[in-house]
Amino acid sequence: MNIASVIVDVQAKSINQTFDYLIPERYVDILTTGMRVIVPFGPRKITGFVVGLKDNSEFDKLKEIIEVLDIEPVLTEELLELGKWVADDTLTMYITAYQAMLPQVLKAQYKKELVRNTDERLPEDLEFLFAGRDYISFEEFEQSSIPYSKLQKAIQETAISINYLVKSKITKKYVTFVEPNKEIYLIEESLMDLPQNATKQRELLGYFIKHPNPIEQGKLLKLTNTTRSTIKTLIEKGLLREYKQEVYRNPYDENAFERTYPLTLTEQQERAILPIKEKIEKQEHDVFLVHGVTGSGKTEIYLQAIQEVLEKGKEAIVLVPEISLTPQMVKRFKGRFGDKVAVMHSALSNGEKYDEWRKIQSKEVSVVVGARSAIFAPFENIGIIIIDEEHETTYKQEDQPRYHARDVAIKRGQYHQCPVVLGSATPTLESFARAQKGVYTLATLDKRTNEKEMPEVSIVDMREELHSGNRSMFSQVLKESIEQTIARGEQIVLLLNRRGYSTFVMCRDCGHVKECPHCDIALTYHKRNNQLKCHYCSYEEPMPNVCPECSSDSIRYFGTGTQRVEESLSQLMPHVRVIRMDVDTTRKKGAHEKLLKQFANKEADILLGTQMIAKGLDFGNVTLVGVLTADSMLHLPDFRSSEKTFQLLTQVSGRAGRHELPGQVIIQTYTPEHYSIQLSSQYDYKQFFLQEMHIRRKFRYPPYVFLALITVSHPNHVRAIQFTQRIVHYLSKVVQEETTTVLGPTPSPVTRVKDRYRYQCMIKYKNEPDLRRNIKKIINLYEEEMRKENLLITVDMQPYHLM
Ligand SMILES: Nc1ncnc2c1ncn2[C@@H]1O[C@H](COP(=O)(O)OP(=O)(O)OP(=O)(O)O)[C@@H](O)[C@H]1O
Ligand SMILES: [Zn+2]
Ligand SMILES: [Zn+2]
Repeated sequence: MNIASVIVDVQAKSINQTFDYLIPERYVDILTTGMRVIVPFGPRKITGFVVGLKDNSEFDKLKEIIEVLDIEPVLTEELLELGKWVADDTLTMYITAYQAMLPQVLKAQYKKELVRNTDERLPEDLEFLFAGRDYISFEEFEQSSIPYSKLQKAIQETAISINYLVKSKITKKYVTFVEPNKEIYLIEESLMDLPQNATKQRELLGYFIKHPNPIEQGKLLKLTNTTRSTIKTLIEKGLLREYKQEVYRNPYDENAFERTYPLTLTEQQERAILPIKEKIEKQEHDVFLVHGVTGSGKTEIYLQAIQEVLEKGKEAIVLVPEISLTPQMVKRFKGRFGDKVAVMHSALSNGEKYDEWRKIQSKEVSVVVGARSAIFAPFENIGIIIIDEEHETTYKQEDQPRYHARDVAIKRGQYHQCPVVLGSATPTLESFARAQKGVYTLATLDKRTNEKEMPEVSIVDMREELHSGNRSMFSQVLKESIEQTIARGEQIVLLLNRRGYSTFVMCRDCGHVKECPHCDIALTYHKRNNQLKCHYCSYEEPMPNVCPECSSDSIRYFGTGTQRVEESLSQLMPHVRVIRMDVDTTRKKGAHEKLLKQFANKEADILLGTQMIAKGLDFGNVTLVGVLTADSMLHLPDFRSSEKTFQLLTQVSGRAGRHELPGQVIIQTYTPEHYSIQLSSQYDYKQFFLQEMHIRRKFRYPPYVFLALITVSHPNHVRAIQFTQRIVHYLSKVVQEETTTVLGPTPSPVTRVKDRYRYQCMIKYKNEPDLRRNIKKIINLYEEEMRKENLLITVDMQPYHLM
């Protein structure tokens, strides 16, 4: 087959098709689907993915592939298909989906070089090409007439390897090893032949007689206190040999993880894992929702299910939210499965990410623990996929392709006929509803493994604090409890719920929050024209000067940063030691880890932070959790704000009393009667689910309907509205009138970004099989305007951020 179908890296809607290229003679045998190539496209050279091979093309005058970038395919057949599905489902380009599946290094512009790994003679023409050098540029090879297959063979035999140079940085790391070049008895003989005064050489040989194994040159020099030139002399004498070997950059030192062994499961855990194991055994797909309170031992269930999978020679993918990829979490997986585990998260350097990815690709590991994109791990024999904290919104990518990792997980689970396990103490309404319907299999763990009660939660009404003259951010109760906890030598976690501050407006006297009369969602304050707006239905009204409920003039939007809390803490309680954890203090690599270690070592009394401290932390000495303002998320212009508040409060409460000491939680709020706050304080997920579902049904939000969000942006305000208007108009005509609602044009919450005006059209639908096709049509319709007028239309088929 000498023709390749290629998906090219061109961003235009009509390019979502394959182009045929001729495969030059020397690539014919080696080119397979899933490899990247460089092809001519108009006057340019661009990259592309080979998605098919064939003998005939309906086009004539095909151009030739310029270069093949990979020796092994970077995408498997499964991933090629999956990428298409992701692209179709999220309405993006195939090329965008493929690129999202690969580590950054493989997306960047780079050069390649060939590395010689052996002293042994290479095939004659390759030997000639290297001409005594260890490294040559790939171009040199390309310019030679050596057949590609010869190089591929040398690579397979590991005599030669390919090195990718990213911005002249080496992506693979090589280390020189030294080892004896003769049998040890011969080395001993040579040692005796050496003159007495050749002490350094004698020392070196003496070392190898005792330790005949290969050793890193650097280590050897240190151990024997010799120099490079001594080694060289012995190599020249044919007694030692050296070779280069690739080493992976290892961000985690395996030896640092204490080995752990399976615990005897509790009865609840046993009941939860049984049906999962059954599916593993039968090699069948199913989706499980493990709904377990914090500290109920969900992670142990994951570990033992994975164990089962590994014993069958299969692989496991574990997704955890980015911010809970703490050393604690990594430790639990590395502790159980050691170097079988690859870890993928954004704090790794590009080189480290690439190394972890290649460990997966070469099947050197069989477990990957990672953030969202790890769902595309190039395993080929997956036995289980686990999504921990399945309610986390970070599983949805907010960039193209706007996919949800849960959907991709289920797709892959179906392909590999393996179970997908979703775990959470506070499942999303979507997942729990599916479990109720029997679409997912539900397992419930309502007890902590330590048999301890969930920590007692008290709610403090901050309005009353204000009325009794306390204007600080700390209620009397919280202040006293902090003092008492510290006096007992125990520790405190303080959460400042900060997301979305200063957008909603609240009366500090009575707690009244202005909401939209039609949507049950807080109005957003627009500073520019001093208006309050609803981002779901476009309702608006002027910002009031006094509270419409109680006529107080304390109505305002307010903001508090962690830094201010820290200051105020040190004023109030000067002796208290605080570790502040927020985006500012954790920006540096490893900072997050360092702060947690300090806290674990009891170098501080209080861990103060934003959302990032709510999850996954397991400190035995934490007995008090305080939430400074539980409401701040409640009034975001987001129909999920109650759900998110419930989740956050439940998660953070779960940080207290996890081991022997009993825990206590204090929640400060201006709206103590809100059901999210009330029900989370009672750990009543079920009641929350029922109440929230009722509201979702009433106002027609997911999971009762599906949402799609089309955002139009244009430099000209009027044009932005016009285009959105036309889209709304067009869609209204083609959708099913009774069950589908098309809303808009509505200004995006942040209406002007970078001098572009953004308007939205939201579609609420139940069953609209043609919706994707219709939206695609619209995009095609406006192709010319997009090019000429700088019009931008983005589509999100599963919007989470309605911004
Ligand atoms: N079967 C068991 N026997 C004894 N201890 C257990 C068992 N299973 C888990 N544990 C311990 O209980 C604690 C809580 O378990 P784990 O962290 O797995 O719970 P979780 O449900 O994942 O919690 P969270 O959702 O809060 O992260 C851990 O310290 C763990 O080692
Ligand atoms: Zn008021
Ligand atoms: Zn509204």
